[in-house]
Amino acid sequence: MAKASKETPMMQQYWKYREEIPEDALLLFRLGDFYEMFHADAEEGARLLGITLTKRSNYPMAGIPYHAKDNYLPKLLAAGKKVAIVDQIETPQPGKLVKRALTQILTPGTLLEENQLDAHKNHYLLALSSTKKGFHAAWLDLSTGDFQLASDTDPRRLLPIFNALDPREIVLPETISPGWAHREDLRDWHEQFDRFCLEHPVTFVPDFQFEGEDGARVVIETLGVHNLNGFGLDKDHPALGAAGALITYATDNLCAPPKNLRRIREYRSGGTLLLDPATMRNLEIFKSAQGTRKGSLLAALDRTVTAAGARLLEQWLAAPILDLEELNRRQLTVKAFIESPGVASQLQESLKQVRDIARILGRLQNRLRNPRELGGVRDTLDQLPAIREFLGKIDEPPVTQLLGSVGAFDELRDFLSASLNDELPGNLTDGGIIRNGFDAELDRLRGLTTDNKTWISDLERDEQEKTGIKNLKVKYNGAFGYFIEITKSNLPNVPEHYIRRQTMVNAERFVTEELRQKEKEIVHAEEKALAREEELFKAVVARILAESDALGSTALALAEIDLFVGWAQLAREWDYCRPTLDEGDQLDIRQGRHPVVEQMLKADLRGFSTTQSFVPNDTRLSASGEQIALITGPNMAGKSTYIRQVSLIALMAQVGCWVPAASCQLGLVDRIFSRVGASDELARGNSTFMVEMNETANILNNATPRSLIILDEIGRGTSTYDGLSIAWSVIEFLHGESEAGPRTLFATHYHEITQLERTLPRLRNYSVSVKEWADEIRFLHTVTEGAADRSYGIQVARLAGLPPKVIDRARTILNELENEGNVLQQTLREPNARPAPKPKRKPAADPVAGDDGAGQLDLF
Ligand SMILES: Nc1ncnc2c1ncn2[C@@H]1O[C@H](COP(=O)(O)OP(=O)(O)OP(=O)(O)O)[C@@H](O)[C@H]1O
Repeated sequence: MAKASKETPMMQQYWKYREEIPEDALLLFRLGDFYEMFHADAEEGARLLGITLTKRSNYPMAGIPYHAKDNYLPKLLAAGKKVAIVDQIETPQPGKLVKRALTQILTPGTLLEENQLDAHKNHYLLALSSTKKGFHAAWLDLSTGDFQLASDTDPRRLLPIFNALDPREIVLPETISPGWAHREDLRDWHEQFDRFCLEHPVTFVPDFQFEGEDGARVVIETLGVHNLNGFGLDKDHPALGAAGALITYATDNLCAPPKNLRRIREYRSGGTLLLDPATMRNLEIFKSAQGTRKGSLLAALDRTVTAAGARLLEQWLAAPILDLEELNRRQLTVKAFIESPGVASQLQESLKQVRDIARILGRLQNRLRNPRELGGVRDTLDQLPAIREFLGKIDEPPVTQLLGSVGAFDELRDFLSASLNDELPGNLTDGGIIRNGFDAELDRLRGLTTDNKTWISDLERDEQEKTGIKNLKVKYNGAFGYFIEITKSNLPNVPEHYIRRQTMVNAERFVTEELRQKEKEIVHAEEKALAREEELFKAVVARILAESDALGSTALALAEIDLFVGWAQLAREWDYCRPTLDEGDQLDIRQGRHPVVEQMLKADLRGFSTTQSFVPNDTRLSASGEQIALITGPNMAGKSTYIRQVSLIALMAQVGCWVPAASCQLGLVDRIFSRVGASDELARGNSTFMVEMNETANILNNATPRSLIILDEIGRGTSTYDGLSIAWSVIEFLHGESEAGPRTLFATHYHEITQLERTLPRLRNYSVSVKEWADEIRFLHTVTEGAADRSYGIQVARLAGLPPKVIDRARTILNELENEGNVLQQTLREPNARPAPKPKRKPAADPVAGDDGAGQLDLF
């Protein structure tokens, strides 16, 4: 940005700040009642906000009224801009340059104000670095103070958690040059990591900010501790550099160190059920395939009534666990609330009145002080006696434990009720925060103001009597203060000591010495009252912050109660069961249902767009027994729904939720892998088949005997024989030669593969039934043992509305192909057979859909 040759002192001040802040941030510079932008910032800001671009001494300028800042800022932030705010920090005086200071730089990951945050979502800032030792990360939600770090020699184990965190901003060192960059086995990972960075705002900071030793020091200082042992961390933990970089970045942007960080936790990938990004998308955990919350697992499981409860659900779904004790605690708490529905609904009613304490504390600690937030704390504390009483009615250990975490705060509650007014202003300077009767000095100052105001209204009556002017009025306006207004016709009766101030069309305005004096007293008393109120406000804030740790744990306990009560409600409403979890290798689900499809079907039933409710199905798998379930069946039968339902049930079980089934026994799963559909990948420049193979490679390379794999129509993206051969060998590989392998559900239209049951002892065939009569089919959605014999592709194509001519012709071709016999089938009947070489003429099972039959579903 070019500076004008001769700058005014104010503009010199402006340039000082402009040079200080990052180049990619817009600078909003407070000038009287406006925040102004100058030069290139003005041009860009005016364009983004749709406001007028003006000129000042020949350079561009654009401004927004200071009180409307909250309306404009979200637009700039939504456009991906960082915004630096320079405020006036003293009352302006004529002829003197007002003092200003940089008060905050708003970046996507460091926002705190309520209107800048999504109440139901976590708001993480993530820092990453790498060394020869591996990959190191730290993440922080400044709004709640949640602070974690992680380090792993294998970066593949960390990427799933980064994806699940869905950070608002990533901080990277300027030179990110991992020693392992050349490793061929991490090629996939690099691609995924690049994509992850492309999808999130990234800020680069100097490398030295990631220095490990400095990092440890900064973290220790910020947390206000002597060392990190209390958090189970060594001072040379390799991720402390990233943690320090995060704090430095947050400090630079908040223009003060973050004050709400109390602890740091280590995230260990070994304790978490890992979901790779593809699986997270495929299973529609946080978003449906359409990109909406509706239709996702998150939406189906969310019965929370508080924002903190909703955020906790998101956190838990992002990191399902392997800790049986903790899972048991969660399940038993849900059980206790299921068994006491009356108490659960009373609790829910109270929770509806609870405010977002974690975020309120975050703002108060970081100097953002809105009087209404104190009311939020008070209203929450008001609910605690009832909440504690309700919890006390359930005599179950996990609920008693939760009760122990919900503080009583009797003193603080009484203090807030006594000190705060019922209705609170949004601004400190508006006054009216502290209740009358709380502070004698404030009452005295307020009394002065009121007495003086009464004096003024008495004055009107007295002056009317003295002067004999009946319509004499004492009025007030912002420009002149108090004055006496006399209409033109009464001017001859104006006493001599009246001092003329202003002439109007029909009246004149006067003051008197006495009135001036009173006005001064009023203004003075008001100012003093405000100052006193500010002092008291600070004391109230300090009183709240003195209990911030206990308030924080109470807030967390309330979020858990909200989540558990919601899950209990869900389980009762949809008849979920408590899964039995152990360290074994089984998965045994009776009458399992798909949690999302089941709810959707019910909603449709109410709207009469379908006549069918969800058909439950059993699943039995074990790593060392029935390891692979091969599912065949007609198009539209419900294969995809079935295999997804199994993985969703496993996932739900490992966040501690009850599951949609009559019974469920699950040996803990370390990773869920899925390979289904790939339409969203096309826009990213990869072919459908390439993506399919990438994802399959990832599964085969990383699955362990404790993993759960669902594979849907592997091989469908290429020609029949190539696809069939790949599907065939993938199954053989997953089965392997050893005693056990990952529990796998494999849905396919390649009926030839069902022959593998003869050669692979741990493979079972299943099919999804249909009823067929007079060339019509009805989908039963029931999974039964045994292979299906055909795909009914042509019937489904007819249902989809393909012209009768095409259907008839397809049927003829199919008959011809079937009569010709199938060389391949013959080959496969031989034990240990492999797919035959590609015949000259290609027999397609479902000619209507082209090679693979699966294309038919796309017609719907
Ligand atoms: N158990 C069930 N109960 C009721 N409806 C179901 C059930 N399973 C699936 N459906 C419904 O049937 C439709 C097809 O299901 P799905 O996509 O799982 O079939 P598919 O066998 O995978 O089909 P294709 O082979 O053509 O891909 C879906 O609209 C789903 O709502």
